[in-house]
Amino acid sequence: METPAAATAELPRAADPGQEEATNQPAAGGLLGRLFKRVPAAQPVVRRVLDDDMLEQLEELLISTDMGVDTALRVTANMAEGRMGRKLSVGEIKNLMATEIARIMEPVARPLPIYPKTPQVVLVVGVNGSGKTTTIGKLASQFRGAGKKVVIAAGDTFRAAAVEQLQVWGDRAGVPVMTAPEGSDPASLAFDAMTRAQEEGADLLMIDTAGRLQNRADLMEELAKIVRVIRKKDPSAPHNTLLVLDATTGQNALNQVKIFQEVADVSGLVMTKLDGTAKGGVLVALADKFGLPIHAIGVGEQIDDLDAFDPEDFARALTGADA
Ligand SMILES: Nc1nc2c(ncn2[C@@H]2O[C@H](COP(=O)(O)OP(=O)(O)OP(=O)(O)O)[C@@H](O)[C@H]2O)c(=O)[nH]1
Repeated sequence: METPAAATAELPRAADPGQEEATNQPAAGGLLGRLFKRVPAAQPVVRRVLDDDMLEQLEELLISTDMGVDTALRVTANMAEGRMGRKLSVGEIKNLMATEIARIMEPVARPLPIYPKTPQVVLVVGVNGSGKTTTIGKLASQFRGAGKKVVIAAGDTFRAAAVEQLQVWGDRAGVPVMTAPEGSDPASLAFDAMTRAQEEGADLLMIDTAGRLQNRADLMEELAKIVRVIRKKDPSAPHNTLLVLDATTGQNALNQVKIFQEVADVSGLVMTKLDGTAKGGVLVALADKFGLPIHAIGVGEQIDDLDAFDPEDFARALTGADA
């Protein structure tokens, strides 16, 4: 797995070079520079004492992946537990770090739950540009591939371009997209889509929504109205409220979770654009702070670029640890 891109940042030299054992390696980058660079196999293994100075540098490295201070501290504290003063090789440090990160991620790695009740209604929320449309298309394609009958409702009726985009993705996925004229009431479209999904015996109804955060009261009212009307058809709907987040927004993703938890009953997350960012650490912070399930990760712009979230793969990719 190539995502997220390993944190390859050059870091300052260790404060006390005397701590490093004699080596004929070039000194460039200091221990932490080497920590995230591949050491050629022929070179002797370098070990360094795990001390406060090293922990501080590891914290900085984790913070540079957008993990946030609290979570970075938790990871390094767990790494240090019972190991202070030990001499560790670069490989051991990376593996240790990956293990501690995976431990935080393990409980949240859960695919979108599928319920026996159909149509299962999946409300998809998130700010504009986070990747909602793309994610709906990718999910629809996966569900269709698994033999499920899917209907999509283009609930962002405020922007004609958003509706067109969703239609393109619906075509790609081979799934019908219900639309309404620009500016019309998204709740009424959701009601019609629910009626159609029920009549046609669809397994899943995915409802796209607008992502205007500038006016939180409007957004809240709009989402609440969609929920009210679909509940007239099925009191247990929506069965999932999926928040789509863009990994490249870094720590801002934490604020988005807070805001969307206020305006909707968020049940799980999809993190997009994890390809090509070394900032995937925000996912660890999200897991640590909110504990919401991470159902899938977006790793590209193509229809197949949606992966199940694998904590160990993710942790290894983030830290550059060996498989
Ligand atoms: N590299 C990469 N790009 C992605 C991914 N997911 C979405 N994108 C891109 O991000 C951009 C925005 O995605 P959309 O799906 O249109 O986002 P949206 O949230 O529906 O945005 P609006 O239509 O503005 O509401 C597009 O250019 C997508 O191709 C991903 O996982 N990786």
